[in-house]
Amino acid sequence: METEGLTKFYGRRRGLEDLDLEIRPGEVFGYLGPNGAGKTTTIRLLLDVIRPTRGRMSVLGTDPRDPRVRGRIGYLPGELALEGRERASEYLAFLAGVRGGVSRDRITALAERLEADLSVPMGRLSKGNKQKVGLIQAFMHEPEFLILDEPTGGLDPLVQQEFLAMVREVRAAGRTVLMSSHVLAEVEDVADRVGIVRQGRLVAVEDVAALREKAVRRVEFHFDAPVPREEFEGLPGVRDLRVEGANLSCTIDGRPDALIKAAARFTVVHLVSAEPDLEEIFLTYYSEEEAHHARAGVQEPA
Ligand SMILES: Nc1ncnc2c1ncn2[C@@H]1O[C@H](COP(=O)(O)OP(=O)(O)OP(=O)(O)O)[C@@H](O)[C@H]1O
Repeated sequence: METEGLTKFYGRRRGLEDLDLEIRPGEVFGYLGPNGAGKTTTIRLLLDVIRPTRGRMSVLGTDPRDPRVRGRIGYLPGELALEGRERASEYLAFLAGVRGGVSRDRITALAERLEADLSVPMGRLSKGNKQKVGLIQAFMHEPEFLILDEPTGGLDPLVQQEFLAMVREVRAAGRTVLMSSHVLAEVEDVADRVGIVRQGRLVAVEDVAALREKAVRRVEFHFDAPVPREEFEGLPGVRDLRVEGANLSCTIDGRPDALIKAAARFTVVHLVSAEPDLEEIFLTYYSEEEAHHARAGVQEPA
């Protein structure tokens, strides 16, 4: 999927402006932003539900207006309108018939994985069960490109884990996923890259692995006997070193490799390492970028 200068104005209101984004085949891309940032606008443009004010895009190598492309996409809308007395199982069987090539077993298997109750009339489904029905219909025809608008809202933690496993399987099969969310924490375990959109503009795109490497984390080692401080001084990435008897604490900037190798010369009894808060790093990075642009803006001739 690729967009160039993709822009959507609703009258004078900006929905999305000048989006240049490429999502590579086989990657999981996390699309992040607060309410009203332009995530859903982007998704609707990609699905040809709305048309751009200007700009270009290609989805699965073709124009999204090509009616054949829709069948190759799986879509979970942010707000699901599942109403009426029809049972969820009947609705899914109907969609399976329309799309073709989806077996009843496939639907049953997905429902079991997500612990979805399909026997309930749609209008009486709980929020979580609606979300599950939405996920089943998005995944069931094994689409080449999955577009999931806020997929994890309303799912309990165990079901969320199962959903993430499904996303990983999609990637392992070489298919592509775009998933939106308000927060990085919801997508960081599964996304290869994340992009953040604010007020209709894409402000940063980052590799999650690179973000993790940039992360500063606090670690503590407890040894079985006092250790010499000199052995740990000046190690790459190690800062704020404190050695008190058999206890050592420090922060690590980037890879912990050198510290681990130094510590391995002694007997480690206990190790504590706090997960870095990627959200914090990402936002820090983003606000620096923004500050940079603001400064650049000041220098620009009128
Ligand atoms: N149909 C519409 N008519 C007018 N303005 C709209 C319409 N749809 C979206 N907007 C505006 O476009 C902007 C982007 O909205 P969009 O729904 O894409 O954001 P979002 O990132 O998906 O937010 P959320 O997380 O709340 O779903 C907002 O300012 C919104 O008010």
